[in-house]
Formats: sequence, structure tokens, C-alpha cells
Amino acid sequence: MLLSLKGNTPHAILALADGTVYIGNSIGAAGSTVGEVVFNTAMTGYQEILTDPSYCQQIVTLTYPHIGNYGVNAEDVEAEKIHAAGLIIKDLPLLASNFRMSMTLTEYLVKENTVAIAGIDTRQLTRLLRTKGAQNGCILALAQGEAVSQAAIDKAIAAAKGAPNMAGLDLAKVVSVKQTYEWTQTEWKLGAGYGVQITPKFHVVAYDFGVKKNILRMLAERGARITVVPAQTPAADVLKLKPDGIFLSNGPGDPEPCDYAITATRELIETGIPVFGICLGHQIMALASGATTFKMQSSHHGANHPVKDLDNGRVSITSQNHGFAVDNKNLPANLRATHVSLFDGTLQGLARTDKPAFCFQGHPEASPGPHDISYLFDRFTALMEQHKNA
Ligand SMILES: NC(=O)CC[C@H](N)C(=O)O
Repeated sequence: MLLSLKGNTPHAILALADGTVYIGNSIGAAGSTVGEVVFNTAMTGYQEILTDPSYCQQIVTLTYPHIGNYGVNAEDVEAEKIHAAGLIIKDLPLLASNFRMSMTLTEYLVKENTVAIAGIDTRQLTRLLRTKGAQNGCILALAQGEAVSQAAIDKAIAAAKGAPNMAGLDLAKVVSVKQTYEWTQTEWKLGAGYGVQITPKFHVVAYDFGVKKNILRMLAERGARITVVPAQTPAADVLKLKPDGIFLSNGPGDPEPCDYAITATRELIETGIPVFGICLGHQIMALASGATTFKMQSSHHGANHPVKDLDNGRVSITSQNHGFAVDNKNLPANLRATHVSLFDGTLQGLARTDKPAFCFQGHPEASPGPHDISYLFDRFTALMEQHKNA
């Protein structure tokens, strides 16, 4: 058990681009940060959320009121570092305890140089974001003992107003790996931890647009040897690796400016090699097939989103993290809608009618969240099996 907060905590200011200001306590690094403020309704999994590269340039508000209770550990990471631009919470519990814990949330945020604020009415903030739509914001964490001044508030509002808009931003190539690497780690099991894939049945080439580790673990668990390639790898280089399947990862930013990935995906789908895309990968596959995407008024971030499989009526509770979506009106003839959100009717899954390629808007890898829709990984391995045997 570790004490989360030591002594008097410094003040912090959260300002939104519309001029709304909240005052709270700094629970991370000192300094300031800007980004698009989004809310996530997952009750657990703050470490996975903070390290998810798809949150690059986004400040995450967690709607669950107590965050930090179980500290952080060395294993529950989706990338090597925190990618979220900042964290907003209601309450940091005084004590943190878990059998796997290695440090408190505050120690982790300071170590990772991440600015975070507690003591915010996250319920009110969430209602504001839901009603008004996406807002840029700034967290300004003051030094120990520094009083909240009007000058500091004005500085935070100006920084929030000056933050870049998410629409039009290509962040996939920013967070992507620079060098190709091999991945063999499998899923985490209680008592054993992570395993290693030593008898692979398929070779998957995975595009890293900001890939979450648990996607790679779930592919490896199902028999894949994985070569992870940088976001801007041309299709010809992928084909030289002789893949049995191609994976398009999740990632931050707007899919539309990722022209390099859209072109490569179009060429790769044409070869007839099975292709599977998740989140940004889903949006890129849609764009490569002739569909269009748009910025949502109210984005999806949580671990409790019901999604219906249109082929069999089955409803899955899913993990979600997206601010853009594929337009379900005017889908091209070679795309079929396979899944739909029961929250707002937005498109959640697509399959090509002419090629073994399909994609999903939510997160079948969970991390955090439920595993209801992990059957999509099995669908991908079944396609690779068929393709190998053809
Ligand atoms: N998690 C993701 O891959 C997000 C995709 C995209 N950046 C969006 O916000 O819609």
C-alpha cells in the first residue's frame, strides 16, 4: 500500500477553448499541456488508456470518480510511454494498493512528465463536452505554493484557444515506429504473465499507425508471427515479406490525410491477401475502398458501448476510442456494413464484398474493456487459414 499524495498538492488550472475554467490540484508533472479534451467512461484501465498511442494530442477525462486506487504496474502498458497529452480526474484516492503495483499513479505521471489535474467536476465537464462537442483545452499545473492568478487563468485560456484542431492532423506517422521489428509476445495470464509464440502458423505484417500492444499479443496468441512495419511502408515492401495476412492498426489523428496508408491499403487489398483493420485501420480501409469519413460531434471513448453484429443480431459490449467515423450513407458497392453502434447508430464494422478484407471501428483487443468481440481475431485467422490452403 502506498500513499498517493504527499503533503500539500499544488494548484492546477483546466481551461477550455470556450473560456470555461476549472481549478483543481496538480497530480502529475508541473508545467502545461494542450490537446483535444475527450471523456472516457471506462471504470478501470487508466494505465492502458494513458499509454494508448491513439490518445496522442488528447487530454483524457475519466468519468469514473476514483482513479488511481490500484496504482500502476510494469505490465499493463499499450506502449512504452504515456501518449495522452494529459489527464483529468475527479478524485485521487489517498491510498493505492494492488498485488502487481510498482508505483502510484502520481509517481508514474511525474516520471512520464505528464500533466494531470484532480478535483474537477468531471460529470459537469462531460456534459459540457457531450453537448458542445469536441473542445480543445489546456491544463496548467502551477508550482508548489503558487497561487492561482488571473494572469495564469488567461494564459491557460489562450493556450487552449491556440491548440491545433484534430481534424486534418496526420498523427499516425508521428507516433509510428521508425524501424521494422518482430513481435512474439502472447496474452497475459494470471500466474504466468505474458507468454511467447514459439510455433507460429501464420506470418502477419502489421502496420503501426500507433499500434496497441494487446492487438499484437492477441494475434500472436492465435498463432501469428508478426512483423511490425512503419506507417509509411509501401505495399511492395510489405509483399516482399510474404505475409499470410496484413493488419492495419489503430492510431491517433484524422485518417483522411494518411494518403500513404490509404494508397498502400488499396494495393494490398487488391492482391487478395486477407486484411484486417482496427479503428484508424478500419477508417483507412474504408477510405481505400471509396468511402468517406467525418469528425463526430460526440466521440466514443469507453468500455461499455453496445455494438450489433448485423449478420446474426448478436450484441457485444465493446471498448471504443474514436473521434472520426466512416459515413454509412453512400457506401461504395464493394463495402458491406457488418456492425452498428446501438448508442448512436454510427457504423462500427465493414467487410469488402469482393476481397477477404474486413475492419472494426471499436477495439476487439479491449485493454481496457470487455472481450465480447474478440471473435474478430478468430475471423482473421480463419481467413488466413483459407488463403493458405487455397
Ligand atoms: N483508436 C483509434 O484508432 C482512433 C482513430 C482515429 N484517430 C479517431 O479518433 O477516430
